[in-house]
Parts: sequence; structure tokens; C-alpha cells
Amino acid sequence: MATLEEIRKEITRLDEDLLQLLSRRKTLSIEVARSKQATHRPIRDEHREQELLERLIAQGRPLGLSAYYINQVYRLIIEDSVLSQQAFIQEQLNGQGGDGASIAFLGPVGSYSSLAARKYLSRHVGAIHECSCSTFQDVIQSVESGQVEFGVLPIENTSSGSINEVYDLMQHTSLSIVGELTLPIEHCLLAATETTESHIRTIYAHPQPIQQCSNYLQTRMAEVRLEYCDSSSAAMAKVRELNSPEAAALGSAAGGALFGLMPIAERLANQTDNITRFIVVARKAIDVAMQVPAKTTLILSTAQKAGSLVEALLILRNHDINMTKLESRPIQGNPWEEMFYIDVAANLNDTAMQTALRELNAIARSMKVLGCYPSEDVRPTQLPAYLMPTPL
Ligand SMILES: O=C(O)C(=O)C[C@]1(C(=O)O)C=C[C@@H](O)C=C1
Repeated sequence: MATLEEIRKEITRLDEDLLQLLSRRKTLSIEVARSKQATHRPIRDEHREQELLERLIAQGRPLGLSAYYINQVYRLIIEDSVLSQQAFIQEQLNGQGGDGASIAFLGPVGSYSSLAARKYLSRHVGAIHECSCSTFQDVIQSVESGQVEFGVLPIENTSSGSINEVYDLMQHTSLSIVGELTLPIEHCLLAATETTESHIRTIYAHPQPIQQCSNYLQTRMAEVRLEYCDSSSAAMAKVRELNSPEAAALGSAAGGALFGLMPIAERLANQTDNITRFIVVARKAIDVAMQVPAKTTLILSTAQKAGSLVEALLILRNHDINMTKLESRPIQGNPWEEMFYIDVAANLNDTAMQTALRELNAIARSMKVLGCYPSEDVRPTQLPAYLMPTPL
């Protein structure tokens, strides 16, 4: 029988081979992007994805690889392939790319925003210059002043809903939205020393995680004092400094590790799929290639008469433009008046979108396009029912 050392050596060799193969696959997917750019074909081809998954599931079965496993692995591979192709085409169109880029985010390195910033730039450029900010306003100012190229801001979360402060800041900035991305948020209770939930007396956290974990906090930690912090990293830094078995922070396990904190309870969010959507802002608006699925965000204030919002939404419907989000916010200084934020799944340069914008402009009290950007929503291909993989 082979020794553990020998088996591990073999696994290491196989992992190296897998990395080489994944890298070759990625290079080929960029070749595909070049070809699609030349032939004006869309990046996403769900028919091809389905055919590929069905074949791999069938080939994997006799090799002892379950449909669930193949599906999980290939979901990641295809998502990366689609997003890398989109990033490649976008860089060609907008002359971005190059050696490095600078990006501002809320909280020190280790905050959810910093993880989102890294995720966004990992596909776009080489080296990253990171700029930590203590407020959302500082993130916007760092980009407006030219200190950094990009800013990343959380805009909505599947548990706690919209992040109003960011919507309000977007009303007043000249920056454009140039990207979006989603990040799964996995909140843990993090402590600096050996302890258990029942010993915790104070939890330090940013208001967002507190809202997102409200069920857990109300049921399991009802007696515990909550201390609000400016960011999850600030909360983790505080717990590190206190080094007490009675203090804990809410945050990600990865962020906690940077502060030497250990998770004592995991998966705390109200919703099991706790995902935050971030927007990326820059001084200059970008164009989105027609091969890439695009989103456009508008702010609109309508006349104060009955049915004016309905009228605006009907314009979108009449042009077959799919609205993906509608959010209303009060207008500061004008009580009872509302500003509407609208996300649509459309390219700003589409003829239908241009016509709809002209019609909206004619009925709106004011209107501003906040940006048109590639949609990073790569929904997995729907497999036929008989192939639906289950984890069992
Ligand atoms: O074959 C293509 O057209 C590709 O773009 C490659 C690929 C893949 O990575 O396999 C990626 C995206 C498409 O939706 C289908 C398949």
C-alpha cells in the first residue's frame, strides 16, 4: 500500500495538471471572445452550455463523479469564462486594462467591500492599489478628486434590502456606474480567544450585518449588548484589541482571519442565500459592447400627479425593456416628493432604449442616467429535469 506521503505527492501532481488545464481552457475562452467580437455574436450561448453540461454529466457518471459535483464545478468554470470574456471585450472597447488600477472601498482590507473590490479588479487589470475609506462619502470623494480610478459601493442585500445611504449619495455625484458585482456574504460570530456564544456579552458590528442577522441576534443573543461600528473591519479590530472571551464581532471568516479572530458560530444571516450587490463607480462613463448583456441605471423624478410613475413604467414596457429594480427615495428639501432609481436590462446605445429615454425625458421632472455597465449576473443554464443534480 502506498504511504500517505506518496498519495499526497500524486494528488499534488494531479492538482498541478488540473491548474494547467484550467489555464489552457481560460486562454481558449478568450480566443472564443475574439472570434465572437469579429463575428458580432453574443458571449453567452446557453444552448452550448447545456449541451456541454449534459455530455460531461453523462461522461462523469461511469467515472464516479456525480451530476451534482460536475454541475457545481462547471458552474464556476463557465461563470469565470463568461465574465473573463466580457471583461476582455470591454477592455478592448474602452481602452481599459494595463498594469494596474486603484480602487476605494469602505473599511480596511478584509471588509466585505474590500473583498468585492479585489473580485472586481481581479478580472480587469494586473496590480491593485487599494484605498480604505471610513465612509461611503469618502469613497465617492476619492474617485471624484481623481485620487483613485474606481470606487466600490454596496447597493443592496438579499436579507436587508437597499442601502439607502448609497442611493442618496448617487443622487448628487457626477460619477458614473461602470460595473456591478455580487458577493455571497457569510456572516460569522468572531472571537479573539477561546470562548462560546453563551459567554459573549457585547457584539461589535456594522449596522448592515446586524440587520442581516436580526433573527439570530433576537433569538440566540437577546441579552447581548450591540455596539455599532463604522465597518465590519473596525468591529473586528476592536474585538482583537479587547482580546476578551466576552466580546465578538460579526463578519466574514476570511476577514476575521486577518485579525486573528476565530469563528464561534457560522451561517448567521436571516436568509441562507445572503448576497450583496455592489456597484463600481468611476469619473468617466463606459460603453458596453453589444455582445455583452448590459444594465442601465437611471434616476427619475416624476411630476406630482396621479399615475406619473405608471406612465414612466409603461414607456419601458412599450419598448420591451425589462426593469430589474425600482427603488424610491425622498428628495432632500422637498418633503413628499420622490426620486426613482430604475435598473433596466438594456444597453444605453440600443435604439429602443434611446427612444424610451427621449419619451421618459418628456414626461419626467428630471432624469439622469447614472451609467450603463456589463451585467455580471451569470445565471446558470437550466438543465432538463432528469439531469437535475441533487446533493444526495
Ligand atoms: O463556446 C462558447 O461559445 C464559449 O463562449 C465558451 C463557454 C465555455 O466556457 O464553455 C462560455 C460561455 C458560453 O455561454 C458557452 C461556453
